[in-house]
Amino acid sequence: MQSSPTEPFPWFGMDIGGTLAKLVYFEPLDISTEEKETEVDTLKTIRKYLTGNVAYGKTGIRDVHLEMTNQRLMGRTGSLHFIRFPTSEMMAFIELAKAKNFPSLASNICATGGGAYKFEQDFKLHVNLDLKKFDELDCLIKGIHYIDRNNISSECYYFKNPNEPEACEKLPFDFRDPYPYMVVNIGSGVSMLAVYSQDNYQRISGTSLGGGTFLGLCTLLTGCDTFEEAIELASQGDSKNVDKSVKDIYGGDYNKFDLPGKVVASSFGHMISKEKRESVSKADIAKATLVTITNNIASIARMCAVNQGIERVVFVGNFLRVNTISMKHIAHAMDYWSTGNLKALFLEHEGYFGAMGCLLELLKTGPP
Ligand SMILES: Nc1ncnc2c1ncn2[C@@H]1O[C@H](COP(=O)(O)OP(=O)(O)O)[C@@H](O)[C@H]1O
Ligand SMILES: CC(C)(COP(=O)(O)O)[C@@H](O)C(=O)NCCC(=O)O
Repeated sequence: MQSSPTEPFPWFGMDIGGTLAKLVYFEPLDISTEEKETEVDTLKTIRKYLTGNVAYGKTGIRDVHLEMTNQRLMGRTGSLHFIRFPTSEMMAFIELAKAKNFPSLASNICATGGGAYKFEQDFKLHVNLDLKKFDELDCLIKGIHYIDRNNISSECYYFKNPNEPEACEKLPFDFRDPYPYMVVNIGSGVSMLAVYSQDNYQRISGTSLGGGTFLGLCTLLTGCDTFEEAIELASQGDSKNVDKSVKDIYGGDYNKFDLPGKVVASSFGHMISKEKRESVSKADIAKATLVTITNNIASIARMCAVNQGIERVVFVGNFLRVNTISMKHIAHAMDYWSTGNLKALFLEHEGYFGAMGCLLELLKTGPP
């Protein structure tokens, strides 16, 4: 027998970020006959719409590969679905909520991220919904702990030999006893947190050179249109044609300070030459932009970890979506520059932890 939910369905957590809005939806799968008979049409329609589709309008996507089945929340069993769409489509989402008659089911909706503040008035004005706002970094930490403990396949992983294409392996990492650890959330911008226990963390640093910077610069410099296109282009490029290496300056290694010739001495440094500018390809520029942003984040993360005396650094955020290039660069940079003392870790649900934590706030429940 299931216990009756204290929170009426539907259960959503929403994270409205600077670039992408993320939605975690709990689909109950233990609906009793009695519940079925009394379930209102609107609730059924919303459930069918969300779980029966993998794409919504032109830009909404359900990341089916991330779905978590057999989840037990507040005494109910069901599946967690992970959906995203560009934040620039927020008004269309509000109109959709209106069209699906969402306000007849609930007078409020839980939201986190900057957009929870920015769009509060729009939700009220257009669809008469109050936003219950939760802090994005509180939600991020809660979401990480929940998903890591409840994903039956391994959530946390690392790269062994990240710099050796033939020998590189993605391997699971046992994150059951994680503290202390650092989180580097690479979204539009970057936030860095030191996490000491389930309820104790600090935001220790951040940088405005993040995922938004990569996409912004890459579209400007190469004319590509989407994140997927930018990553694809980067995968075909060679950043050595754009960046100036130690070897380009020294003719070899800079031995006194252990700087090998192949290390980047100056990102985009070759672009001061007209001749080099004329011979470089768009793919080279895309790759150099990706590597520049990635190495800068890894470098700041490493300094923060050393300052905090923390060895494990978890990198999350949608910048890492379909972006193994950056993950391997980060893994190598963290390992190399710390002479093996720091470990870069990654999580399968990349950009969804804030939305997951927000759903937990709605249910006023935490990780087990
Ligand atoms: N489909 C996509 N559209 C736009 N940006 C994407 C997409 N997939 C990955 N990204 C990358 O993810 C970043 C946004 O990450 P996210 O964690 O969602 O941050 P935010 O909460 O600021 O929106 C973008 O700046 C971009 O680098
Ligand atoms: C302001 C933000 C927390 C917003 O989060 P986001 O939507 O980028 O995920 C983030 O962009 C950030 O931490 N920017 C860096 C600010 C700084 O410390 O320089």
